[in-house]
Amino acid sequence: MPVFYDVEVTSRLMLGTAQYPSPKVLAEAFWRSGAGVATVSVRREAGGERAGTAFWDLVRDLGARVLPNTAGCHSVREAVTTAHMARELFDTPWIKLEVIGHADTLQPDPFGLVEAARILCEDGFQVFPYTTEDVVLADRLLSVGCRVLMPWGAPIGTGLGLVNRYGLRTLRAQFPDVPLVIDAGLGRPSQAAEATEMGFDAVLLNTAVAKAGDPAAMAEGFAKAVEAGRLAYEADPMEPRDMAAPSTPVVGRAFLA
Ligand SMILES: CC(=O)[C@@H](O)[C@H](O)COP(=O)(O)O
Repeated sequence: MPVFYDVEVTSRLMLGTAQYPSPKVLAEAFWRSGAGVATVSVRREAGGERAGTAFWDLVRDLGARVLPNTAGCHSVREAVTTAHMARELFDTPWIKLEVIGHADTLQPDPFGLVEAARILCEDGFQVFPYTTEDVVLADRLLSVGCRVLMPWGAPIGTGLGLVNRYGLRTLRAQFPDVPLVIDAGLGRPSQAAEATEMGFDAVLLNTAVAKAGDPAAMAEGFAKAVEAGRLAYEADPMEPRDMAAPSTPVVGRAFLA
């Protein structure tokens, strides 16, 4: 299983905790999938109606490691402040760092992301930056102290899957020893299987499970898919070829031409 900042997680599936029809359904999705990490939006939850309620206890009881995130932050200052709140609330150095730079696509702000990551790494945080597939940006994030990267599959909430396969393959090839987690934009288990089959270590998703007709079943589907993809990756898949090649032997045929 993947190791993030010296911690081995129990599953290649990481789930968000927002948008479920009820807390019960959220808990079922975790139990049924065995998701190893639960990410929680500190800013939304701490400021919203669920603040100070049983929601925090529910998250702690999911049996998954908590990865607080800075979702909804659009500036370095906001993200750094939110990370500090998260560390206090959850007593963890882990932080999923989101610094959003574009309202329509929710694309990360690459400049703000590197700056916030630098500040937080210097302050002892273990940062999981939500980034694009850009290799230069990845290099900068690693140089300021990040030891895990979370490239997007597609914009958050779209369910489009792996939009830039070339870019993601390049990122994987350039950083073979860095744990890479596809974060956001997955809509179907087949897309998650494709990600782990390409060699990505894990996937993080929320909308596709929370908004499914049966979230717990969908979560289980994703859990099975990421394992299937990983098995295929480790099994060294065949290379595709243009020309047909018979897969059944020709000796012993009933009729010979
Ligand atoms: C939960 C979380 O951290 C989101 O910001 C994340 O990126 C999930 O994206 P999807 O909802 O597209 O799966």
